[in-house]
Amino acid sequence: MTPELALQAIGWPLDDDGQPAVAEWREALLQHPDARPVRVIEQHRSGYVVADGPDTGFTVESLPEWQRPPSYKKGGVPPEQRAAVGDWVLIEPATGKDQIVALLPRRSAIKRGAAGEHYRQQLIAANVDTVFVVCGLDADFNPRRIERYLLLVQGSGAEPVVVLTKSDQVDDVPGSLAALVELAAQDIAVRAVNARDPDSVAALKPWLRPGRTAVLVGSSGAGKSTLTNTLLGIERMKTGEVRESDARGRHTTTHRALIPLPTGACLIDTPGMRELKPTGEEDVAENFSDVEALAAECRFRDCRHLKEPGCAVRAAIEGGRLDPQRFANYLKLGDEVAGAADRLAHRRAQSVDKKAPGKPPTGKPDNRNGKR
Ligand SMILES: Nc1nc2c(ncn2[C@@H]2O[C@H](COP(=O)(O)OP(=O)(O)OP(=O)(O)O)[C@@H](O)[C@H]2O)c(=O)[nH]1
Ligand SMILES: [Zn+2]
Repeated sequence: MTPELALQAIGWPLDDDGQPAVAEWREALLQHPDARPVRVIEQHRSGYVVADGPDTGFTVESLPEWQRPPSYKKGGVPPEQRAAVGDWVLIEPATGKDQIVALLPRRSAIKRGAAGEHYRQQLIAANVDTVFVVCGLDADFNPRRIERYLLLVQGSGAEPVVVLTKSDQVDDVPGSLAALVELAAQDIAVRAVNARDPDSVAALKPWLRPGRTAVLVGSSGAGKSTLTNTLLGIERMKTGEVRESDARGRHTTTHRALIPLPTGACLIDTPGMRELKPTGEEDVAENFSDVEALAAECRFRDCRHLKEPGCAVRAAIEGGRLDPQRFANYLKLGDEVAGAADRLAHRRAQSVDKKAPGKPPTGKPDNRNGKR
C-alpha cells in the first residue's frame, strides 16, 4: 500500500493526481514542504496519537499554544480550535517525537454542548462526511430521539443519514417510515436495513466510498456494533449480549477510534459519538414506561429485579413479555442518567456556594435570581 492509499484508507480525500481533494489542504502542504499529513485518533493533555494508515498509531508533540490551559489568555487557543479526533494535522520530524506544525481546516465538525453550569462546546469529531443516525425499528424506534441526533448533526458540515435497523424484526416498516416522512421532505436519506445482513447493509454503500469518513450514532442497542461488524464482514466487535453479571452496563466493545472498511471508507468510533451522553436531566421512565409499569407491580417497592420474590419484571422477562436486552438497557441508561444527575447537582451546589452572600463581588452582573 502506498503512503497515499494508506492515508485514503483512514479518510484522506485523495484526488486522482495524488493530492488531497481540498484546495486549502494542498496550499497548506505547499507551505510546509517538510511536513506530512496524519490523522488524530486520540487526544490527550500531553499530546496526540495520530495515524498515517490503517493499524498505525504514534504519539506526536502538539503545537505549544495548544498545551497552555484554555484560561491562559495570551496566546491561548480555545479547546475547539485545537486538534480533535478526526482532525488532519501536518507533522514534521523533530528531536524526539514528531511535532505538529499545522491543523488543516476542518471540512466538518460535530459538536455538542457539554453538561455543566457554563455553556461550553465540545468537539466530538472532525472531518466526518456522513453521520449515520442509527435507530432500531423495534421498541427502540423513536422519531423524537432521531430528531435530537439530527439537531446535533445539523450545521456540522456532515451529511446525516437515518439508518433504521431490525427491519427483519417488524412487520410494519412502511408505518415507521411514514412517521419520518418529514425527514424525507428535508432531503435526509432514510434507509431501513437488517444490520445483520450484508446484502441489506449494502444500501449504505453510496456513503462509504474510498476516502470517506462516517460515524455511527444512536442509543445503546440500536445496532451500531452489528452494523460495524457487517460492514467489516467479520465478527470484530462484541455485540451487546445481556450483561447478566454486569447489568450495570460496562462497555464490552473493544475500543478503536478509526476503523478502515473494505469499501475504502472508514468509521470513526469515539465514545462521544456512540451516544449522546445524558445530561442528567433525562427521564428514563418516559422511555421505559413498560418497564416502569411492570416494576410498579413488584412485591417490594425497592425491588432491584434481581432475585427478589414477587418480582414482576423478572416474571415478564421469563414469560417472554419483556425483552431482557431492553431491561438491561433500562438499567444501564438509568445508571448513566443518575450519575450525570449527581454531577450536575454537585456542580450546581458549587456554583451556589460561590454566589453565597458575603463573598466579594466578582464584577459580573449579579444573576442570583436569574434563570439559567
Ligand atoms: N434481527 C436483528 N437484530 C439486530 C439488528 N441490529 C441489531 N440487532 C441486535 O440488537 C442487539 C443490539 O445490537 P448492537 O449492535 O450491540 O447495538 P449497539 O448500538 O452497538 O449498542 P451499544 O454497543 O450498547 O452502543 C444485538 O443483539 C444485535 O444482534 C437487525 O437489524 N436485525
Ligand atoms: Zn422487581
